[in-house]
Amino acid sequence: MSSQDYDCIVIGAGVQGSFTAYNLAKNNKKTLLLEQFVLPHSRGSSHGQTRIIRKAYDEDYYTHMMEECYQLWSQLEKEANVKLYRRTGLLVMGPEQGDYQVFKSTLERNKVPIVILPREEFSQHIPHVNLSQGNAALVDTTAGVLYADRTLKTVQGQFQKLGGVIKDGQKVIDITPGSVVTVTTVSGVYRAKRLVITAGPWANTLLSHTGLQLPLQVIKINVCYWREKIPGSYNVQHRFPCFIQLESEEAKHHIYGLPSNEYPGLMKICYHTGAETDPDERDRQTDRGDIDILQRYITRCFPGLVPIPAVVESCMYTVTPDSHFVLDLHPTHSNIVIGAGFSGHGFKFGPIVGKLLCELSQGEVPSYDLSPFRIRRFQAHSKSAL
Ligand SMILES: Cc1cc2nc3c(=O)[nH]c(=O)nc-3n(C[C@H](O)[C@H](O)[C@H](O)COP(=O)(O)OP(=O)(O)OC[C@H]3O[C@@H](n4cnc5c(N)ncnc54)[C@H](O)[C@@H]3O)c2cc1C
Ligand SMILES: O=C(O)[C@@H]1CCCC=N1
Repeated sequence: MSSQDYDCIVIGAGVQGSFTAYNLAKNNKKTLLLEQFVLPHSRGSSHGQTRIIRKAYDEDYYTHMMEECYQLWSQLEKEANVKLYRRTGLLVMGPEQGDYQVFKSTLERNKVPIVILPREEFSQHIPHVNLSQGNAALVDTTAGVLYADRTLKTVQGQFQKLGGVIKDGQKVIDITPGSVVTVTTVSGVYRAKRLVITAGPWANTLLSHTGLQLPLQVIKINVCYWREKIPGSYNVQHRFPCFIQLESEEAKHHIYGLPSNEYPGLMKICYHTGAETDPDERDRQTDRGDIDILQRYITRCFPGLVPIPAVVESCMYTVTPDSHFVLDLHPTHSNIVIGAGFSGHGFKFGPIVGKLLCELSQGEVPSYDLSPFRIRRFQAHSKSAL
């Protein structure tokens, strides 16, 4: 095996590619992780200080996966001696008769510890928040904040300690499928028995070299931070939780937020959708329709915040038609594995996605039923040029 030959190449060093490479190296596979930008970078979907981790979902299979995933997060924290998770709880609010009931039932069915907040007790538990008319509320007590940038640094570092190779600043410009896959970057040619593509918003650009296109939509998210009128009101140290406001008449998509933490006095609150973008032209997309919706919501429900964003950063979602992930083998090249379409909720699953993509690439039976994540569910949408 020459120095350019690997057991496996992973394209894309976001959260999913980094955890996949780490799992492969743990399994003694000679692994190369390729990244187009110089690391760390803020051009994809995994950058920024924080993400929400939660078991509160409307589908049992996500809640099940999170059971093990919490353990994997904790193992990584111990292994690397670093803090990646802070428990804050997650306040779930939503119209009483809508999705809220589905979240509640999933949590109850799976015996996740929750606290139901009757309307008359709400403000005593959650000061500075107005519960919308007709909404109910509960807290998923297992939920919290993940330190995102720190996670990437940690998992990439652990991968390298295991002998894994990262080559950043190496955009992949061609893939030649075959029993040995050839991957060409702007500055090198590498070969491997197996390939994993975890290219986030660029998934379809990479997949076009393999004759496959998935129904993925890339969306720019305005990551908004809002100033506390009284410093500390929504602070993580004062035990303010993360929250999700489920979709309602007023806002057709979820609104979610994290307590003030990374930028003192500023709380992160975002809308769970945005405008379509070309990932290479993200900053040309200037739509702010989501910010108007957030301003109205914050004025009504978070009276302790100034309803004008103090900081707006950018991030991208890569969304599938059903918002479920793609975790599958390539339909025509079984030594190519695809992890894509994390639809704005994939970070918390990084450790389990890494494990599953590693299993798929090694031809092992995956630890979970992957039918919700298979490419064939898009039969009507996916185009194969083969
Ligand atoms: C604002 C925002 C808030 C979010 N909040 C949450 C949350 O609270 N909880 C949660 O669980 N999830 C959340 N998510 C979703 C989560 O962050 C994403 O699902 C996850 O980061 C996707 O990771 P990825 O590895 O698939 O993509 P990316 O992080 O984009 O990684 C893909 C990588 O591939 C590289 N690449 C692409 N093309 C090439 C090429 N040709 N050659 C080499 N490298 C290439 C890219 O440069 C990039 O680094 C949020 C996302 C956003 C944007
Ligand atoms: O995945 C998450 O927890 C966040 C909040 C809800 C919407 C998407 N991302």
